[in-house]
Amino acid sequence: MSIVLEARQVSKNFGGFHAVRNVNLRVQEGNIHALIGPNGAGKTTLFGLLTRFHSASSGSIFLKGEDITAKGPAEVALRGLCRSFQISSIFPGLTLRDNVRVALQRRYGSSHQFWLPSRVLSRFDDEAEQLLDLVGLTSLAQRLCSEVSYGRKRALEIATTLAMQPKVLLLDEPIAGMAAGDVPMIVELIRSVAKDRTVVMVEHNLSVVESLCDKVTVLVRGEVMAEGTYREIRDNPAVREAYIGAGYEV
Ligand SMILES: Nc1ncnc2c1ncn2[C@@H]1O[C@H](COP(=O)(O)OP(=O)(O)OP(=O)(O)O)[C@@H](O)[C@H]1O
Repeated sequence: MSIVLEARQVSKNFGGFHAVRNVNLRVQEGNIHALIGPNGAGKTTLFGLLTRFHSASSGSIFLKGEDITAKGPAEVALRGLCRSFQISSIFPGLTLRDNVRVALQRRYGSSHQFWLPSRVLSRFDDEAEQLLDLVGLTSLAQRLCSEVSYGRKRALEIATTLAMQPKVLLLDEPIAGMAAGDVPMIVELIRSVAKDRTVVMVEHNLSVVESLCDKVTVLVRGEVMAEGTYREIRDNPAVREAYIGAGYEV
């Protein structure tokens, strides 16, 4: 299997503090790959580096073998590497369908024109329906985003990210803050969207990681401590110690 996303010796310093230090990461095409680690381990920073929201202090990042270290986030998104935009980028006063239609515009470079008349937006209707169907939100398409549950908003967030047609989808804590009853829905959704693409996810919920992920990279204090299947990293004494030392139950 080929490597679709790779970090080589990547570091990020914030005013002399090493948030990420000499990280090597190889994500195989088609995998669901988790980044885990205690709070402050550098997971979100590494995510920002991979998607070019942060510039690396040193090291290189490759997407499908191409060096993207000097590229911006919009450029890498057009090349197929997209991170979920988080709920803050969802418009609460719009319907779920309109949120997806606005997201679809981004792909056509008109994201700043969200006041486009509905006759123009309607050209995205079919694709919006398909995306809503994919994330199980068809029956709620006409509801305002502000009226639906947090779990549905996270599903909508995934639909708006899929609108960019990513080959590699990065999800930052997709389960965080979710009611327990909504978790299986999002787990199944991630499994389903991962059938046609590679997924990299930061996730604290280890049972979700166990059920979804082919490979797990453990970051501790900005460095890779271990990598392998969930079972391998779970049985790794150094990983257990790092988690227990940080106050987690393992
Ligand atoms: N912009 C910044 N300026 C200074 N320090 C930062 C900045 N962003 C992150 N850090 C620090 O870098 C370290 C890693 O942070 P990061 O958010 O990447 O960790 P994390 O593993 O995602 O943590 P969590 O699980 O709590 O979200 C932390 O000590 C954090 O305080």
